[in-house]
Amino acid sequence: MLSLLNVHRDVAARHGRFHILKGISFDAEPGEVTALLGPNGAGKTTTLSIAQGIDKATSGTVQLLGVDPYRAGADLRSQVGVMLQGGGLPMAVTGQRLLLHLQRLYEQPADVEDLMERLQIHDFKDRQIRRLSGGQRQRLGLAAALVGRPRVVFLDEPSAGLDPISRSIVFDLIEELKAAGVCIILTTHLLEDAQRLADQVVLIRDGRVENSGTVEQLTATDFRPPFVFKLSAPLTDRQRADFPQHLTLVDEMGASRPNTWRVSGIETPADLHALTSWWVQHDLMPCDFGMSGKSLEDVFWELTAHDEA
Ligand SMILES: Nc1ncnc2c1ncn2[C@@H]1O[C@H](COP(=O)(O)OP(=O)(O)OP(=O)(O)O)[C@@H](O)[C@H]1O
Repeated sequence: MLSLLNVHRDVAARHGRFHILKGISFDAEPGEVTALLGPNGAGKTTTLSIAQGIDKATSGTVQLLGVDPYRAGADLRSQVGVMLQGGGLPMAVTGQRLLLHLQRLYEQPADVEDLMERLQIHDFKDRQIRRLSGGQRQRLGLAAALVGRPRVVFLDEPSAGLDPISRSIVFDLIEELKAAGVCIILTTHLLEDAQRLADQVVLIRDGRVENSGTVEQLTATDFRPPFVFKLSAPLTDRQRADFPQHLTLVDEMGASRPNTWRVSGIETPADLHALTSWWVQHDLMPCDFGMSGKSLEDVFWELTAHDEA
């Protein structure tokens, strides 16, 4: 439904050209959520703008529903729903008026009453948009993107500023769109959201696709989950000196999680035994311990760590 191939985007800068995108390629399929994930300034919004046809690629190929979105006419637009970062909604009208107005622009629009019900817009439908909270605008923005029953939906930071209840309402609707075969492309900073919603994650860093795949693929790479334990008091120098030599104790949690330690090097039951024997030797009873799988957050931080290197 959407295909980007080797997309570059340059802009004029004080000293020559600034390369925002340096060869972005990915495909997004119907009935799937594709999440563009990456640090600030990575190029996610620019990629989304080019995919929608708001912005033009300097080089490379973009195909949206079989056509170049930058040159396409009204026929393509009516099949695409867009929710921009910050809303882009007209401030002086009420939510209901906006949705009913948009409804008239489409041949086979969605039922506005139903959309308002689903996104819990009823309570504030008669209020001017300027008076709505950030989360209410966000939900209205999503409703506006869906009035035309689009086949492809672009959502720039859809969960930004939403409280947990609104977030879950929005997520349920995204799941429903997915089940109905809609192709959804979204950007997010929230790894948790990508982990929950995305069928495909495209990790963008410095204008390039650093990695892409399903959440499972990205988090599966020969990785051993870290062993973490928490004590009720700090370790003494003596206790640290006695720590099994072939394991490594890392105080990585810092001030936010005091007395919480990560152990690397645990690969066999014997390694685990060495750790628990050290606990016994020093009469240390952890108040919490465990191993957990690699999260998308781990992948993300591995990526951004490169940036700082
Ligand atoms: N028209 C422009 N002229 C100059 N620089 C630009 C222009 N548009 C974007 N940039 C720069 O390109 C980079 C990528 O911007 P973009 O908004 O696509 O990033 P992003 O990944 O969406 O970031 P964020 O997560 O902060 O929204 C940024 O450094 C931005 O300042």
